[in-house]
Amino acid sequence: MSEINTARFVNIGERTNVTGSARFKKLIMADDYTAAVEVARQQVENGAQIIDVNMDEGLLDAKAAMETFLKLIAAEPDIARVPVMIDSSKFEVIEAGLKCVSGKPIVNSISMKEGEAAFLEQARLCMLYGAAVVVMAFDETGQADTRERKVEICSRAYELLTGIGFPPEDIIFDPNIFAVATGIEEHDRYGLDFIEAVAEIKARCPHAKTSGGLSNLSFSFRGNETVRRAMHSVFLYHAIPAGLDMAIVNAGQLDIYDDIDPALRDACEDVILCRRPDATERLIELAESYKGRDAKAEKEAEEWRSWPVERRLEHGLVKGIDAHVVEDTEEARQQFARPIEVIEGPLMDGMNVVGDLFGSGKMFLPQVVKSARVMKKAVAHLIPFIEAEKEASGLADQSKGRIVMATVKGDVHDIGKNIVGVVLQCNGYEVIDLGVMVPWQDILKSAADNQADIIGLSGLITPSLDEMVTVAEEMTRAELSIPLLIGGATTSKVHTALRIDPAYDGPVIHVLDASRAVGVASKLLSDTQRDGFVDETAGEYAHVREVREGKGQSPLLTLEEARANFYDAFQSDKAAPPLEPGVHVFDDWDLADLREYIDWTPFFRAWELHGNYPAILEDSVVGEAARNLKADADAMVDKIVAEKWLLAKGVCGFWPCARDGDDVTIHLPEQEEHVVLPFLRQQVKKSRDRANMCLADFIDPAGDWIGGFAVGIHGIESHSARFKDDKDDYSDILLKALADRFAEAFAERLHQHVRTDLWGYAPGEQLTNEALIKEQYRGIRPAPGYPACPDHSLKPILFDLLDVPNNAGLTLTESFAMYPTAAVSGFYFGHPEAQYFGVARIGRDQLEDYARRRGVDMATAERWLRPNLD
Ligand SMILES: C[S@@+](CC[C@H](N)C(=O)[O-])C[C@H]1O[C@@H](n2cnc3c(N)ncnc32)[C@H](O)[C@@H]1O
Repeated sequence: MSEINTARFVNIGERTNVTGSARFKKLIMADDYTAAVEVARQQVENGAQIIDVNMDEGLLDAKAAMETFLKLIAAEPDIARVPVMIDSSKFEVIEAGLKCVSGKPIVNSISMKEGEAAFLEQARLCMLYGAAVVVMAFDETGQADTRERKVEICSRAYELLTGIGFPPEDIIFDPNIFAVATGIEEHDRYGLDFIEAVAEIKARCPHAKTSGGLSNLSFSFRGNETVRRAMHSVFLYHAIPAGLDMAIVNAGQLDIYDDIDPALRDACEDVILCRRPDATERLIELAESYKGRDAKAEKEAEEWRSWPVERRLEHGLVKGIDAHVVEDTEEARQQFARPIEVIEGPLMDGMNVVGDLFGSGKMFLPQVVKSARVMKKAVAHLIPFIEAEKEASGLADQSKGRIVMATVKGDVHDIGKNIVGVVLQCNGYEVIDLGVMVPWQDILKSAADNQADIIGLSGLITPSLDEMVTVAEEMTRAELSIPLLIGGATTSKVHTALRIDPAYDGPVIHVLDASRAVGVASKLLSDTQRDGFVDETAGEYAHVREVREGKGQSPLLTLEEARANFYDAFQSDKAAPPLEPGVHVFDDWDLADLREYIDWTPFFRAWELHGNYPAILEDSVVGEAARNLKADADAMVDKIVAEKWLLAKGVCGFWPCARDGDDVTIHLPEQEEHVVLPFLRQQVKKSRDRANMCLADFIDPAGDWIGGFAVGIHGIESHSARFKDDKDDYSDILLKALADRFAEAFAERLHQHVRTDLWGYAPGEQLTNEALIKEQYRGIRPAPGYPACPDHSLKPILFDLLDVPNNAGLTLTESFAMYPTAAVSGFYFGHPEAQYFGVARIGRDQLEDYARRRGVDMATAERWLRPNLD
């Protein structure tokens, strides 16, 4: 969006709503909750910051469906990281939903439709659950359609709610977005009335928020996506500055305001702002010419090389072009009195433009990282001149603050941390990156030695969460008070609030992604904003803890009851014994073959570009950034393959086994001893006839087969060092992200080879890469540390069975992270009914049983299973 800061605007995903999505409705009606959960996941992946869940369908037991679905998504960490909006017109459904949500719930909606008493009763109940509420502008006489009615109803509701102590910041008003350009004159002011009402409601009701369902607006133009997108974007362009905080939208369905064809933009503006009586007719007429047309992209001319040097530097920075940066920097140096002035002047100006564009959602991470590369090269060129002037200290003084960052002990993942580091650097912070597997002692020492202003911790695997608590405790013991930032895939606001924040006396802030890092750092280091921000965050975390404490968790069965409700797989269907049992080693799998199996969607996600591949390339907002990134990736993959930068080594094996309770017992032909794979069982009470699953259920007690695999990508180090030497973080991060892609592609390719040849239970399988990515094959390959087998400590057993260190060159850290980092391992189950699920919360009885089965003390078992105990 142009010129407005959309950074605080929240988009609410709309696809998990049976009234709005035919597909979701079909899945829920068919009881296909696995696929329905995927819809939620996709929304979050596509950038939804809240998901709206609605089960209001006449033929459905909405209450049961709501409960089932919410519990399932609560067990999926990548979905549960965003709040849920429980959407129903029946309050009993909302109440049932409130009991199942783990984070802060949002109720959608309550209103004064049935009068004040009923309204307040519902509000009190929401308050009890710590829920925020959407209040519809609806009273005893009906829905508000004019500005006056919207304002009047919302103001009255505000008075009533605050009168009973409802926190005003938890009130979200929805003053009704109605369809415009319908041809009915009374509808002409609907858009403008909404926008004006929002501004007035915000002025009259301090701290309250506003929201709306956007898709209604363009209802008259169903089937004409270009016009609908333009209308939505234009509407938000005016409504956000008026005070609209959030909207239920399809985030992929928005255009950048500046990029909309001006004629169409004006026509939409005429309609939405009700600027002329014939606005509707004109838009309808113009709309005809957009039917079936795509948004076009235009190329920039190379004429910029003739611009003055300051503008050239800025252009190079903003566009991330490093080809001319050294010559331009040198030219600028000769023009300025002192080399430092080039940094303080044109280079910082250029980076400020980059920062502004990123902050307002017009630029995306890959572009920012490329800009940072240009900046680093320019600075590197100037440093010798600055040092010659003995002004090196002058440069350090430029920093806005010093941040020590590290991936914690036991963890080796660093793509996210590196991206955050680059973004902070290019916004003027000095980053001291201690790398991966850093013990707390080193982190504290570096913070002290460097007088750091902030410490930032990163981690990807669940054991790192405990390690972060340790760092926090040690910071308290060392009597530090500087802020502690927490980030990385498995971290969450809830975990930070419940476990890390209480362990440290100074401020602790969970940073959701790299795009938030600069905002957080700048507030923490600002004299005027720091205290307010720290108090606000501490209050939020205290609230999360209170809600957690006050809320009954979903009931658990005893382990015995759960076992009695096991998944009874039809064992006659089990896979035949493998054609080639035993262990198979692959020393050097062809990279050209693997590239065909790459799943690109997670690659874009690593760069915080949300959307599915290949559609993301055509996305109106991130499409250009995605296309450029993909072109860079393809060029690097070409080199990786042609020049053999990487080595793909893997191993797999199949062993006879049997289910024994929740264990799978492997019989190694050449050994007396059995190897036991201990699995965990779901204990959360299930609705209807659903089983309490355990991976062992897919194995026949009377005798069966199980497999395992580990694959890894070797050889990035020398290239990574080369990029680092060249101040090229962009290529370094690109290479690491591609190595991860090759590892996943190898896992996919090997699994296919297993199904069709080595185990051979699906010899005729013919699937496209898209179908493979959607896992439309028989059998599964659950990975230790993932929801069906969440205990990472199964990896040493798997690694022994396959002799992974010798056969695939992978090792494990003390937290069971695999090294090299680009690696995947897991088990193979061949049963046609085998499926993924989440173990979720388990009871003390299973913990004790598991400790006994593993032969470890309770403290160790607790440490391993911590994420499933809270
Ligand atoms: C993380 S994705 C990786 C594949 C994806 N196409 C890619 O390239 O990144 C899917 C894999 O995660 C693992 N996985 C997903 N859900 C799981 C669950 N509930 N339990 C165990 N493993 C799971 C399986 O190994 C599965 O093949």
